[in-house]
Amino acid sequence: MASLFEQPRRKARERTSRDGNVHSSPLGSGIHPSIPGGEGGIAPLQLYADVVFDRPLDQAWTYGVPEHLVGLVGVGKRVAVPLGKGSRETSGFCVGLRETGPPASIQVKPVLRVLDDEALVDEHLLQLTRWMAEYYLCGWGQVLHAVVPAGVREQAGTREVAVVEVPPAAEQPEPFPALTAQQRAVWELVRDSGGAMELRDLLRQGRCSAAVVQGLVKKGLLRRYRRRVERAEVQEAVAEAAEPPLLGSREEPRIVLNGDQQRVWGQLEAALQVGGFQPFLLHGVTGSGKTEIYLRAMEAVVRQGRQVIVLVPEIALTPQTIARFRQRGNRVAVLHSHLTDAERGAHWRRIAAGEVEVVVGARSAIFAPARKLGLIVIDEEHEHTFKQEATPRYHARDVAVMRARLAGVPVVLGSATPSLESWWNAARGHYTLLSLPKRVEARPLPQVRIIDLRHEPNKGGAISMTLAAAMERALRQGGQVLLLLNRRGYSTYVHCSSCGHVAQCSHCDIALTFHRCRNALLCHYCGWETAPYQRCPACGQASIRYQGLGTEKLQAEIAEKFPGYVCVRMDSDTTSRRGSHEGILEAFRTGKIQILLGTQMIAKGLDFPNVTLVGVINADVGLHVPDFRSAERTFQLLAQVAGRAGRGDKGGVVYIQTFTPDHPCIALAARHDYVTFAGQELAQRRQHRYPPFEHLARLIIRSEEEAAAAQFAQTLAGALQRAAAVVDRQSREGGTAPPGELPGPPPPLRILGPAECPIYRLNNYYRFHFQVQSPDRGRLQNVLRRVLGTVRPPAAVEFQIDMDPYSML
Ligand SMILES: Nc1ncnc2c1ncn2[C@@H]1O[C@H](COP(=O)(O)OP(=O)(O)OP(=O)(O)O)[C@@H](O)[C@H]1O
Ligand SMILES: [Zn+2]
Repeated sequence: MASLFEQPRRKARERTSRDGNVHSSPLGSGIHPSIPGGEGGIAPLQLYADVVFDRPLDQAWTYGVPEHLVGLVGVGKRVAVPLGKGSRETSGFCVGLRETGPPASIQVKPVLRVLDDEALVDEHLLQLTRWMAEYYLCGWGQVLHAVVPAGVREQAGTREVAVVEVPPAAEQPEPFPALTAQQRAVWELVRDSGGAMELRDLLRQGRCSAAVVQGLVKKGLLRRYRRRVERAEVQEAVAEAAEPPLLGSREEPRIVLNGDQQRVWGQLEAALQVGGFQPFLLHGVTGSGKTEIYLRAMEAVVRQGRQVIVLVPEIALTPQTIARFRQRGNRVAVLHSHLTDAERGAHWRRIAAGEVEVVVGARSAIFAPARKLGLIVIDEEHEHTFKQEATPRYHARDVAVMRARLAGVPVVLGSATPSLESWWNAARGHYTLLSLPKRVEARPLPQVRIIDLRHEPNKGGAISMTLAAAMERALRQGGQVLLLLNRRGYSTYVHCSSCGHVAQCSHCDIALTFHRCRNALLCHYCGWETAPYQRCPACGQASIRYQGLGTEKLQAEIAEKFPGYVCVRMDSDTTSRRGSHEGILEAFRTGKIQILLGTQMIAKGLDFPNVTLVGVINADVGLHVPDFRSAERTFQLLAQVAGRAGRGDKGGVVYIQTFTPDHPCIALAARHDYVTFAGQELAQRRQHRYPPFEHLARLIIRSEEEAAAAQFAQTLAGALQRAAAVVDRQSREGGTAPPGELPGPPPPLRILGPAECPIYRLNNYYRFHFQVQSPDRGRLQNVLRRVLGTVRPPAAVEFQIDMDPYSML
């Protein structure tokens, strides 16, 4: 990001966006040799505004503030300004105000209008979003645009009303003017209301016409202006949403912390009392009572009159946790994905006004405008849903740690299976490790048995005889069963037994999944859908076979094998409606469902004491995807789902079916041994130079024209090499090395690629990627910044940078 408090000094040239768009030069925008519609400009200027736009521009443009806008413009508000050669009116965020402008030879375009009455973002959020733009290599304006909800920008849920009030005595006319009886009555009505009164109400209550009020305004006895107010129905909806949900609404008895919890709480409490930035990693095995620690911390911060932000992987999947927050928090705002723009806007305003003490939400809640922030909590910090897969491609956990640092408050990352990044940060002392090594009330972790599918008779179904017998037993004893299969649909691929043809998406290099409920073949990546084939499209034979196991087929098998029990499937096909997750989980909690099967969504954070058996149908799904995190993800999923068993007095067991029982991530998950797994996996990562030991960026090039994508990938390869050489030279010569770079010879930058992405064609785009790695993040970013400044993809090609990528497909 160019310095904000400087003019963009670059020469006019076209700049390349991260999204493949071309933007006009600095000289074509804020600073302009001639002022539209005016001679000699708007001088003398005394105030200048720095403005950023929702574009991948790495700098702010300077505009002059005309006199009539001086009192209205403000940092954190949006302004409308002329941008580009055509001076097209464009809105942007004002990120700085200053009194010195550019040299007199350069004339400056004026701010046209100020769009907001109040700042949409405060100083903290400005700093945070600026950091994000630099870290994730995108435009500051893009980040601001993404983090301020549309409902806030558009002031959804509010309306502008006319209000009147009595001016202060000193400003009232002397002597008091003569009034008609009606005028006097109306005036007294306003005076006695003790403040501003909505004009509409005044007309009704005073039974008068607007002319009467206008007369009073003219005489200087009333002041009339416009003000924004919340629409009543939105207020009601937001207040209603604050009611505790049905699930878990029973009052909880006050819990007495056990020894481990007391030790952990003691450390945290001290940090909260002292205040200041302090990051904690709370590693507690499943069912160790981490949530209770969050609740104590939350209560302590609220008592200090400060606000808490709690991030959860997904609201719909954590109804129990949320219910517990609501029971203990006085004023809790839950930001879920089904809010309307107006509701989201209303929450934002309530949070900013300090009317909310606890904000709970998924990743975007990290931008909640809590001005009195006292603590950030991230539950299940290892979850991949915290990473946003569109610009700005941020990771909410990392943003949270930075926000806590900027705000000078503690941050708690909690998980039974921490990400290796966080674990490593704790190991090297960047985070303080807090451990809860045992389950509450001395409950044992469930025993895990591995079923080796290579040798296990299964009579043709997905459920082995061993697992079937265990389910039978558990159900007979009145327990409930949870079954994990991380693949939705009925058959996961469809092929021709004559010629071997596999049904593929027309738009992606992806095998289609057969969904029996919809009687359709579906692409899980782009959503393309087609009718099931009667004959092979390649050879014409009627020899279509449906193969591979999905949750739908598993459900059919269970219905057949366990006819007396209610079995419900929970995956994204059955939970698309608002409230459907909660409905299923509530039915399971109350025992109306005996067998719950589903994808990874059943593995998350659920606390059902009557689950005595957890079965993993195929632990190997996801283990062989080309991604350096596949072992970590598999371990996390298995350990988490295993942790759903035996949380009550009845105890519990776990059965894991696998073809690779000796794989460390499966064997160690079966032993609940996170620490050994993390140690071994970190050693692997170090050896292969993967995160967290090196910083990684993924560059993705995509185009519907295969040759264009391939060609630009080659161009980029050259540009990367050249940029790396320049940055090397600069850091050798010293002086120009940006802060954060170490003295001495620069560490090697590793550039892998270009290569075809594992899913080469996706949504009609042909895709290539690079992996660029360095132990020095500053250097990596400098090289990429330089590349962005020098190469421009042709019109048909898009180019994206993903810092700290989580998807490698
Ligand atoms: N000290 C305690 N004594 C008794 N019960 C407790 C105590 N602390 C917490 N609990 C209860 O234990 C259960 C599990 O706790 P909690 O859900 O916080 O576990 P967790 O560590 O978050 O687990 P997971 O990582 O599996 O989600 C809850 O029902 C909670 O009320
Ligand atoms: Zn597709």
